[in-house]
Order: sequence, then structure tokens, then C-alpha cells
Amino acid sequence: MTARLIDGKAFAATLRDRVATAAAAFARDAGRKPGLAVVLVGEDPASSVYVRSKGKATIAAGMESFEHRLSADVGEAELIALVDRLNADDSVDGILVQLPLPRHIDERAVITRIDPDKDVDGFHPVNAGRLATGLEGLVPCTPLGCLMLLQDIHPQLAGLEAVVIGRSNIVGKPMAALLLQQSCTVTTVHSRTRDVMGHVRRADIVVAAVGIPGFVQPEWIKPGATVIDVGINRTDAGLVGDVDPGAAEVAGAITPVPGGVGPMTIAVLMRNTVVAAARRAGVAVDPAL
Ligand SMILES: Nc1nc(=O)c2c([nH]1)NC[C@@H]1CN(c3ccc(C(=O)N[C@@H](CCC(=O)O)C(=O)O)cc3)C=[N+]21
Repeated sequence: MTARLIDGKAFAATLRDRVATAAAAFARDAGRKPGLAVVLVGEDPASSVYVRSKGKATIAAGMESFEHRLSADVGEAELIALVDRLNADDSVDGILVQLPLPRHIDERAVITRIDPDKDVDGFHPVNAGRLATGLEGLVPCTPLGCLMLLQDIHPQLAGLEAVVIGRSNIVGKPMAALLLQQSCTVTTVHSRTRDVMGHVRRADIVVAAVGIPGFVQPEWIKPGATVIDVGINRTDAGLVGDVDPGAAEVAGAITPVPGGVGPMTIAVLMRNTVVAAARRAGVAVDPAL
């Protein structure tokens, strides 16, 4: 059996279309376009690529893009002062500070400075708390994109066994919270888990977010399970996921790398920006967005 390939790129394109429609409705109702500010510190080439593709997607969706490029030796106080200005700027609905930041800057201090209602990455502890307690907030883009792909395949997630591999604040923890909210039975496994294979073997849904190329072995996958590969690892063999490619012979459905979760992350960032804009302006937004 060969798994159905989950076309994240195509799904992301339809989501970006719906975002563009919602952005146009917002512009009509609010008299201005939704605005996204992206802050990049330093010149890491991979980060520059993402910032550029975010800017392009923002404009293509009919939104305003504000790019702030700061030199790698910028002081923490100066970066925080920029965040303060963006918080106070009414044309800015979303603020994304590209991570990782240089070592001399305390990431926590910067992230917690962002107005939670403009935190389109969903990284602020206030948004983490809202997600954990079921309040309306902004949800991290990558796990929300994974959930959208999963809901497309499993309209009824309730009762399914889900195993999340990895416990980062950016992917693993919010992914587990989202699946729990959907009434999955959720297990998070991590570097200190005693029998990772034993847990993964039982899963109807596997979300791999460990950052180790090819970590998840085909023998771990229950035949027919849905596998979401969040890994984006640059190796000599090119871009590879956290899941061994052999898993596609066992799984029922699986995301490719590239073309799976990655494109969803950017599309959900666009989605979060329109949602943040609508909430801030007190205008309606497509609830299915
Ligand atoms: N505050 C913050 N928020 C982020 O969301 C954030 C960040 N910092 N720092 C960097 C990472 C990385 N990231 C990606 C987004 C899209 C693709 C993506 O679209 N990838 C394509 C392939 C692109 C390629 O070929 O390199 C794919 O998987 O098909 C990848 C990576 C967002 N990040």
C-alpha cells in the first residue's frame, strides 16, 4: 500500500484565496488593509528567504507588508523599542519577530513585549494560556496548519489516538493542545520518553516535530495511520523531513517535505493576520477561516 500524499501546497493556495477574500471584505468594512509587520534581525540567508516569501504572500493576499531589517548587533532595548512602536501603530495588525534571534538578545523579553492581540505567531504566553484554556486567541501557525490538514482527512477527530513527537513551545505543545481540543486522545513523546516506538505504534495520527532528519521509522507506523511531518531539515541530500520516506509505504496519508506543512505555515500566518485585524477593528470575519 502507498499512502495518499497530502498536498499542503495546494491546500495552502486555497486558504490564501479565502484569506484574500476576507482581506478585501475587511478593507471594505474598515477602510484600510490588514497590515503585517515582519522583523528580521541579522542576515541569516534561510531567514531572509522566509521573510521575503512572507512579504510576497502578504501583498498577494491584499494586505499591507511592513518589513524591518535590523543589523545582527542591534541592542535588545532598540528591538523592544521597535516592538513598542509597532504595538502602538494602528495600521499594524500583526507583528512577527523572526526567530531565532542573536544570542545577546533575550527572546522571551521580546516575544512577551508584543501586544498579544497582534501576536500572529501565537508565541506570547497569553496566547499559549488562551489555547490551553479554550479561550479565543491567536494560535501558532504551524500546528494550526497541521490541524487544518488533519481535519480535511478526518472530519471527525474525536476519539482518535494522536501522538505528537516533540514538545517545543512553537509546535509540539500547541499541537497537542489543539488535538486535545478536538477530543483526540493525545500523547506527547520526547527525548526522555522510554518507549517512543511503543507509543507511535498505537497512533491513528502521528505529528513529527523533533528536527531530526528521518527520525520516525516505517516500522513504527500503524498501517493506515495519518502522518504529518513538520520537519524541515537541510541535509546534503536536500530538504528532508523528520519521517523516514519508507513510512509512505505503511501510512494511509502522509505530508511530503517540501510541499507539506511548510506552505501551510505561511498561509496560516496570512489567516491569523486577517483574523487579528478583524478582531482589533471589531468587524466580522469568515468564522470558517
Ligand atoms: N517568528 C517566527 N515565525 C515563524 O513562523 C518562523 C520563524 N520565526 N523562523 C523561521 C521559521 C521557518 N518557517 C518556515 C515557513 C515556511 C516554510 C516553507 O514554506 N517551506 C517550504 C520549502 C521552502 C524551501 O525550499 O526552503 C516547504 O516546506 O515546502 C519553511 C519554514 C517559519 N518560521
